Amino acid sequence: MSEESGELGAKKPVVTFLGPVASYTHQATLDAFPDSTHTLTPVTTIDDVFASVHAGTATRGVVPFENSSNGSVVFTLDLFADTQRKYPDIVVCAESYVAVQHCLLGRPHLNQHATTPSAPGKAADRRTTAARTGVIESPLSSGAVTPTTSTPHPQKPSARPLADLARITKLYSHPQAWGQCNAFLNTYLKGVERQDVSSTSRAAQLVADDESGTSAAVSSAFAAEVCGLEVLARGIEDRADNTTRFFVIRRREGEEGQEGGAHAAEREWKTLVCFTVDHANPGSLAHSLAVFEKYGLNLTSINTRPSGVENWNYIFFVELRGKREEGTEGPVNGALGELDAHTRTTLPPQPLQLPQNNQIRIQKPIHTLPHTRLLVLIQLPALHPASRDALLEADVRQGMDGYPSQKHISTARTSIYAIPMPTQRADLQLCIRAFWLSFTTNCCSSCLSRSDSLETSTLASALDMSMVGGWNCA
Ligand SMILES: O=C(O)C(=O)C[C@]1(C(=O)O)C=C[C@@H](O)C=C1
Repeated sequence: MSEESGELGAKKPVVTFLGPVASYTHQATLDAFPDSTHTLTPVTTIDDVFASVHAGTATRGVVPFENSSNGSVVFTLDLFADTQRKYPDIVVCAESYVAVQHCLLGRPHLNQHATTPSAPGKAADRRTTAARTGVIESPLSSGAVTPTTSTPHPQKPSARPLADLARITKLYSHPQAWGQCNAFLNTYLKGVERQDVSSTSRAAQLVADDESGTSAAVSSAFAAEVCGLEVLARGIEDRADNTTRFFVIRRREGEEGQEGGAHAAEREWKTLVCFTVDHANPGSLAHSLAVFEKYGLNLTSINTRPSGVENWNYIFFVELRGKREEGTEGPVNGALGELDAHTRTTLPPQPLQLPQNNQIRIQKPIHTLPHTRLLVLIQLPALHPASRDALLEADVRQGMDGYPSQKHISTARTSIYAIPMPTQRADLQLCIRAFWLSFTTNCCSSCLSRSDSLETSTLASALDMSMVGGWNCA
């Protein structure tokens, strides 16, 4: 179910977000989806957001993608890279920006009421000093930072504590937040233990639950209100213009929404593409990027993540201004078509034997689904005798839920079909293209244009997999 009944019984589409309530992702979600018309549902992790959209329990999901000062949210990138083929059908359909002003939150009336457990080291020293003098000593109060050889010009925090922080011995936050508040944390809470948690609002919850009163959270003023915490410092981010960008995700084949509003067509669009290249081939990344220039497409960001397959091999994420048109027209389609000749999909290369007798044997299953082995689609080099065919070998047992209906499934160990996938580059030897479903029926190139067949749509989305999403940007 991706819809829930509202007060008047009307179905409201479900939107999931990284929770709990009062996370920055919640704020982004409220900006994009009014809660009067949507059921906004917090989930625990970014992975859970992807899973709910993939499973269809939510029609949309909202995830953090990038912070202006601390960079990419690697959890989200890894889910888009999807080397495990968990979420092949998830695409981006919109983006949203939230100005992130972090606060340090603690239990209320920290000085008067909190119990004081024995704490070792600097925090205990600071407590003793503060208790004796009633003020927090320099540099804790002045914000002065001692220059060192490695950091001759240390950044000065722009915010000062509003309360005594001497008793704080533990900090909770989302890992993204630490790097946005370096100056404040390194000045006023240097050496205090930091614990990563799933979100800043989860951090606030943990502090609210900590009866000792010795922990604090880097979180939002909104979370302070929701959890009944005191703001011990406000605006502790390094940069006043600190902003996080969020993506709205949906299923590739899902219902298209009103993202971008009524005038979306006239507005600018962005597209996110992910791919990997042949790392042994000099210039392969440069060739790939040159394709975008050739089609006049302006790149707005590039990210990499480890391929997860081989050390020092990477998956590249390229964002560009432009919209993928229906069909094959337009510069984005043109560039993606050519990009195919220079790239591999983001799926892990696996050991292959060279094709013999026009067949390819795969040494081991690349991706395993329940009751399924060997789900493989392969692109062959242009000059190879079998170059016009990609062979799919399947070993599928009957009765898989959610996969091709029984008439498409064979208990036979092998079933093969071929589709032409000419490559323009002979030097790209074997290029694994896609593997996540398998069929027993024979299929030819014309199937690709028959939108009514299961094979066709599945193949089409497999071929489309280097496209992570396209959305309207404000
Ligand atoms: O922890 C939260 O509140 C989030 O929504 C996650 C997140 C992120 O991953 O970037 C969002 C905004 C801030 O940059 C810090 C954390």
